[in-house]
Amino acid sequence: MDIFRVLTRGASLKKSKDLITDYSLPTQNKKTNKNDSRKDKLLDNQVSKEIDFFKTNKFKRKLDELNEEEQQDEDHDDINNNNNNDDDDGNIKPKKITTEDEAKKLRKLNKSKITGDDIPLPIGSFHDLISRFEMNKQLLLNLEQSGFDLPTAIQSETIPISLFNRDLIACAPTGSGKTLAFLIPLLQQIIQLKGNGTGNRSNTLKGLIISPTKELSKQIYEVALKLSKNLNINVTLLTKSLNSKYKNKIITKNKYELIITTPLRLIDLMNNLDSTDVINFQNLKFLIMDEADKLFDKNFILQTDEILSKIVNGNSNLQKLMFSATIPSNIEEIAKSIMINPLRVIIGHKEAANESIEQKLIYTGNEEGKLLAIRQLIQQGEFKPPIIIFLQSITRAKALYNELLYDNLRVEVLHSEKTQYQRDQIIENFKKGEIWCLICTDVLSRGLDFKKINLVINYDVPLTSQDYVHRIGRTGRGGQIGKALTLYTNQDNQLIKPILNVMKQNNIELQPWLEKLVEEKTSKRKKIKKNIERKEISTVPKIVKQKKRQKLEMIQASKIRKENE
Ligand SMILES: Nc1ncnc2c1ncn2[C@@H]1O[C@H](COP(=O)(O)OP(=O)(O)OP(=O)(O)O)[C@@H](O)[C@H]1O
Repeated sequence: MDIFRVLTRGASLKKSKDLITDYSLPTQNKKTNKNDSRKDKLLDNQVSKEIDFFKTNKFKRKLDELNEEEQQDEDHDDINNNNNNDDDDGNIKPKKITTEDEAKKLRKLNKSKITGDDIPLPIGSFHDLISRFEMNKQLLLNLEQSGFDLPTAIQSETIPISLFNRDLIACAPTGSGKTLAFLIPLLQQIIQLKGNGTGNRSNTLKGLIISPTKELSKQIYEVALKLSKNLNINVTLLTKSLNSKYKNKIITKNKYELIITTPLRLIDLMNNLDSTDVINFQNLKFLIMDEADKLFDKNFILQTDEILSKIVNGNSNLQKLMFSATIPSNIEEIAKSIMINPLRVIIGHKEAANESIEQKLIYTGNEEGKLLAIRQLIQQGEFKPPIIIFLQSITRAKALYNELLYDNLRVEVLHSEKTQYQRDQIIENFKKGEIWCLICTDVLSRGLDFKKINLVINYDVPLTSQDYVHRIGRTGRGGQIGKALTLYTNQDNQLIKPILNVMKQNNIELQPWLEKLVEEKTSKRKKIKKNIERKEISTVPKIVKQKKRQKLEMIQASKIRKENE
């Protein structure tokens, strides 16, 4: 199979109406002729199951396979009580999953592993939710109007689990639809609570979503807003300005039923209450932790712990749900300790990257070689925007930005030293296509859903396999095909080992010497040095820098002289 053509074809960027950028640099988009499109169709059919992780648009194939396996036609009512499974266009309509046997087959195809007691049946379509859970029709309409017709693998499993009020640990690949997997049931549950009036006055806080970064929280908020259109649910994003507008009384004054926040913003609110105010979290029914493993890592654990101690303790009715593309076992243990009889959903391999991402390592020898590699990609027409480049520190991100600024690439740099306004502007411009190449630190590695990112480059090797999975997960989302390149030098021999393991999980063949590195016994390996000290990113020779510095010093000295005269 011409896998390379399949992958590169999917990665080429069609200009969309709202993209105002001409992406013709560095290579022109070829016009496709009829033959090409026929070839593309053929290639489409060749896309193997392995790179077809995002099952949404492939439901037809999935059902074909289901039918094949069954080797008999099972007539189930579809959403319209139509016994004929074909619609007018000849597409097969999704089935209802009504038996354990059907569930088993669906799970096999989706590579879903569910563990725990009393596992509910998955859903075969969103319409399944009407008969099984009296799903709100407006919510369903909002879903359809946003263009979501069929549930992805993670949504099939976790929506019923959430609606049965079960605690949940869910792990599914990047870009596979986890946001809707928690938002759909959450909104439905809030509607139900409001409807039956079980002591929940209309605006009391019912649902809380915590995510590690402001950007991700904002993104979840935007999806939640769209999905809750005409549902009469008050949703907000906790921000500094909102906290000050309501004088930290957003929760105590029952302003919103669903709040989306970062840990820091929530703690800020809780710590700045008036002495007379006490937040009562007893009405809070749903706690969702997105990028849960991040929220439990060393940078967030203290904040998370503080929040959980105030929210979870004594609230036995609180449903707790955790989502991420990576959940290491130690974090899972901590998560379980605050849950009651949780269910565990794993789609695919727990520590693998999304299978629709082509992963490559590029050995550059030394630091200077990395810049050369980037320039070579540009020359060879491989640097096709939109592109995200990750580096290990703010200083390095700025330095690379300064280097690429003059390559006519419409490049920008984003890191935590930028103001929130600048960060929002950069993201907006990147989404619009005004910025082609976004250079950043790990601040953007988690959760962000940029459409059709063509290429992710790890200019610096990420420190953990989880960082790697999330960074490269900015491409290959929502059923698209993506490409990820990781540049490495002699310094990185140990650091790439976790990456090699991820690649192995994804069944990517490694060169023999890399394979050897993976197999090397732990005792033989040097201790992995985190935060590698790297040579400065610059193509300016030392002598030129020295002269520049001297010139600058002379100008400053002359200024001082003039001031003193
Ligand atoms: N059922 C669906 N049908 C079609 N597209 C979907 C569906 N569910 C989600 N998507 C789209 O898939 C993309 C990725 O979804 P989302 O951002 O929720 O991924 P994720 O699993 O949370 O990724 P990450 O692990 O990186 O946070 C989004 O653009 C979203 O709109």
